[in-house]
Amino acid sequence: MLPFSRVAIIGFGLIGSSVARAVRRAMPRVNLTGYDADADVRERGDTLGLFDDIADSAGAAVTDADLVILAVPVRASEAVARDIAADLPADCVVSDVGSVKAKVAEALAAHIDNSARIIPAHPVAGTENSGPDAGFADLFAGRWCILTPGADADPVAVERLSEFWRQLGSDVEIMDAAHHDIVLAVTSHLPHLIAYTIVGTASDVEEVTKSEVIKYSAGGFRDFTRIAASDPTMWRDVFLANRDAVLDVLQRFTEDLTALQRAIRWDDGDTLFKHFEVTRETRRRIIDAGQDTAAPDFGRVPPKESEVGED
Ligand SMILES: NC(=O)C1=CN([C@@H]2O[C@H](COP(=O)(O)OP(=O)(O)OC[C@H]3O[C@@H](n4cnc5c(N)ncnc54)[C@H](O)[C@@H]3O)[C@@H](O)[C@H]2O)C=CC1
Ligand SMILES: O=C(O)C(=O)Cc1ccc(O)cc1
Repeated sequence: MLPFSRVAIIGFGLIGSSVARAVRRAMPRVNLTGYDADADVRERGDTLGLFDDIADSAGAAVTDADLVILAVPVRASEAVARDIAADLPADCVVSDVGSVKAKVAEALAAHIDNSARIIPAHPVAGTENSGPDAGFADLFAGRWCILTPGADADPVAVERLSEFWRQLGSDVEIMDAAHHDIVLAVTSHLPHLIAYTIVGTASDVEEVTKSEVIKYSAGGFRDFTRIAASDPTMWRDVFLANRDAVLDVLQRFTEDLTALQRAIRWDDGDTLFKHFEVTRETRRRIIDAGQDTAAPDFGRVPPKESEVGED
């Protein structure tokens, strides 16, 4: 049984195009319409055959949809909600894929009537790449998709959207939006901020010392450069939309970092050793729980067997 039969995707870069590809594969009878604000992306979507129709406005894309998914940078959600509000069919479910949930839910509710049909979602799966060519149908397989329905959300709509994501291969979890934003601030937003910082620091050191810091970078640093190559618009929006939670965890992180700095300064090997023992145990627990991925990426599909060993 198909949870939805007419799906409109607004914004089809990495995530929107991956949803389109995954729907095509898992639910081939679903009618797919796409719209993207960028004319080059619309043309590329046409060439790639991602949709049955590509509309020339967001409003036109949603007129007969029973599910609309916003897949735009989080701070663009409000403009899209405004653009589609007048054209939404009465019983159409409205969702998104944004990495931040409370602010997006607010933006949607500001423009869309009947908030019972607004069900924000976050597939915790992605890569550092963006654009319609970067998407792939397997992206959501075996990954979490977190739904954050508000208190007045229609339970039937929640179940239909849960089933939609399950059919794309995801494990669905329901969570309060504020809780989501704190959890993701720790597990995804802070790691990205650290990566952006450390890669910037290394580039500066390289310039100042005129030495080849980047050339001799080892495995751990290379992982940071992958994450720091992530889309600037998307991540600017994430940090500004999740400001409070990010600042909160950043404060705690800074205190913990200072404690380690102090241990190094005072030759306190015990403190360092104990800390590293605890973090190693955390890694072991993740592996035992079957949540290991090859890189610290919170969402990448594990490499195919044929790719293992390649660099
Ligand atoms: N990149 C990742 O790994 C993940 C991203 N997300 C979330 O998914 C959303 C989309 O991210 P990506 O697909 O990675 O970005 P992307 O940059 O690949 O695609 C975004 C697309 O939205 C379009 N767009 C921007 N403003 C628009 C508007 N007003 N109307 C219509 N189209 C508009 C852009 O032209 C672009 O094609 C973001 O909210 C992000 O937080 C969620 C999970 C993972
Ligand atoms: O590429 C990586 O390492 C990621 O962490 C991908 C990612 C980025 C943003 C999300 O909201 C979810 C997953």
